[in-house]
Amino acid sequence: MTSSIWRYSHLALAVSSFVFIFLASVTGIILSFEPIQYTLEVSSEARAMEDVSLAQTLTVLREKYDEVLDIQTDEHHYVSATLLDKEGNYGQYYIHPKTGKLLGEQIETAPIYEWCTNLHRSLFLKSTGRFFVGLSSFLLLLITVSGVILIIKRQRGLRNFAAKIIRENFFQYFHVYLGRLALVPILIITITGTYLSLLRFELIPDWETETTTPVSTSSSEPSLDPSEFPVFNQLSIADIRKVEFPFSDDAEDRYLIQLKDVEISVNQYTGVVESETPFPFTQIAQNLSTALHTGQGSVAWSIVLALSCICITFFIASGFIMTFRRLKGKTRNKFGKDEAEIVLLIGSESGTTGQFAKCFAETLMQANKRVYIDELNHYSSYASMKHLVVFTATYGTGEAPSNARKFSKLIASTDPNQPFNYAVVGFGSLSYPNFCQFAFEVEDMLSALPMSRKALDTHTIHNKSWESFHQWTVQWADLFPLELAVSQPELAIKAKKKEHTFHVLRCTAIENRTDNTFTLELESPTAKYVSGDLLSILPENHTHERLYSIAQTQAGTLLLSIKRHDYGICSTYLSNLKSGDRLYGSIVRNREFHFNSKSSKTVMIATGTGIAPFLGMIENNSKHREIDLYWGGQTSQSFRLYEGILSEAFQDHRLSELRVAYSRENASKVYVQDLLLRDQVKIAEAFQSGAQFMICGSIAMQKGVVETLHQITLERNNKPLSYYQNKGQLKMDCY
Ligand SMILES: Cc1cc2nc3c(=O)[nH]c(=O)nc-3n(C[C@H](O)[C@H](O)[C@H](O)COP(=O)(O)O)c2cc1C
Repeated sequence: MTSSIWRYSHLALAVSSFVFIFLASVTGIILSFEPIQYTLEVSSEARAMEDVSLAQTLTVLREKYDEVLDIQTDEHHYVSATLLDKEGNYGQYYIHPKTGKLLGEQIETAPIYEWCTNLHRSLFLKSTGRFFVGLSSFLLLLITVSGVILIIKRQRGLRNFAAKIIRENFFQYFHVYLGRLALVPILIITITGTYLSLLRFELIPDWETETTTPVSTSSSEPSLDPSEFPVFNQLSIADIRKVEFPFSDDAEDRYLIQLKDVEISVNQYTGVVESETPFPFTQIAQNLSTALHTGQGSVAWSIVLALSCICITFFIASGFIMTFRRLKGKTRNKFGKDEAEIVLLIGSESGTTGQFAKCFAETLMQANKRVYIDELNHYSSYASMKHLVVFTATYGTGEAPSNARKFSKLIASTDPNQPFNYAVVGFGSLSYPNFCQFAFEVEDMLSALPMSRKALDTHTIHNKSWESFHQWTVQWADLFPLELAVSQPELAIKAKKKEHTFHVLRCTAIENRTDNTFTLELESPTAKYVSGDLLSILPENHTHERLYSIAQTQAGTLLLSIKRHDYGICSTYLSNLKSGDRLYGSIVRNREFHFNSKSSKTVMIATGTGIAPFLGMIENNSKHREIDLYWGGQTSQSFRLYEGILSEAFQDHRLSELRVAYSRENASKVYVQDLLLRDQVKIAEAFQSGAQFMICGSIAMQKGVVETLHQITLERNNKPLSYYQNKGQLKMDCY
């Protein structure tokens, strides 16, 4: 079955029961404090002790008090007794099981817990409410099961169930992360809740149990003192639930003792066990279910239950936010499919691609273009189409998202009846082995059509980068030419980050005219960062941020390596900074691209300014882990910018190997891929020994490097590159 069927089931179950589940979770959080509060209020001296026998407790109580009616060990393991003291006071008191000392009166349940219990069990609607609560418990069980299947699919198999989750966005990440963490407690809560409801409605048959009667007489001879009864000496006070004392002196009246799973009656004179009645299975299961469902008797379990209920409320909220985002990507069309000149088709699983496409469509409509927007699964013929743009995400192992699965069949069976230009924009993540694979497949399918003409190369977007999308819109609009000011979709507007002031320490002059690259060293008293994080800068009067990869130097300063683009507003501004100037920016955490200092070997691959984070990682390699750096630039002059830092690191053994490729130095071009191929034996061994590989630079370089690495691992280690990427050995930050 496909993921989407499971997703729809997961959603449909949640929609049908979320009100009840929400109420049950909130009251569950409150109720889980009851056992904790109880434990705090009752004297710890009343706790049932394993090493105190029933005979001991019984003896002290009989000595101290006039009359004892019963002894109980409650579900929280506290001992109490109903008794009449020498002053004539009668009541149920907590007692010290060894000394018989009175430790206070029985505690009444606080009204808030009673109120919550009623709401939790029956919504104050008696049997009808109980039915809905029971049903919701069962539905939550089904939601949990469908959720587990979705996690397995997302993690690409059961084997990877516990593997690291790739962080797409906050709600998705924590929905999966907490789902996995709280899975067992939630399964227990739902199974026990469902079972208790079934019992309540007598839908579970009772197994009759037989009473065994080893001694059938009710003799009073030979008479023993209760403290000498073998059974009372064998039983610990912690084993018993309740002891009812004989009602009268008649030998027919016995001690009735309830243990966890059996009730026994004991002759009050001889101490002989006269009958044993095991509790029915349903009763034992009920007791266990109640303890597990309510946390009675265990503060630790009560805390787990409270946290699980908090997780359930988070799942409800995050689930709805994700669904809302998915639906938000849908757009109403002003023109019919055969009237539109520009057709935009979307392949999206969780809706973000749709939102980018929707913003693009709206901008085109404002520019009076006849636009039609739809899902790839609805691909058909479009009578007036001149331009087709496909925006698609990739899922699973390089597969189509759910609303694009039918596209390959539809395109094979639909003949476009006029020539058209096409462009494909792939949305994906470099954290997955098959980066934007489906977008490339769509491009192949479109290029095979007789009347199609490629307008632009397939453009790939890592991690929903607005910056990258914006670049593509400019390129595409230039084809007309059109002035398009596409507004940023809400989801691409990141939560406002804390802005810091940076002081410019040094800005190198651009020496190499072809490269136009310089370094900028900054210092901030407030910003916290590590190499691999990003510095976000919002140029004045501009709405979209520019991101630069950070190197944290040994001195703790922030070093950037920047290429100045001819018409680049931000890069030109940065290149003109002088020491002493101020700059404002914020830090974007990039956890997926931090250096793992536990890894004994790291292979770093970069071209151009992509070297920046590696400069910091190498400088801070104080544990002298083995680091091999492969760097590609245009000429040896390009390398000069980094030479000082790297040769120092080499001498200090912070850098083990440095391999440089120049693409414009000699007649024959050399790229980093060529160096990797040349060192393929070492590279294959490094993968095999668990080394981490880090790639930083342009998407074009990343594509070439990944292909080469894949070729090496396949030929030398008989494993695809994805095998190592799934093991977390490959980290990429490319743009
Ligand atoms: C379970 C899962 C699997 C994914 N697999 C891939 C993949 O194989 N290749 C890729 O480039 N991106 C992959 N991605 C990333 C998505 O394609 C990317 O986040 C995209 O922006 C999501 O767009 P959407 O919200 O429109 O579905 C995957 C994401 C998830 C959650």
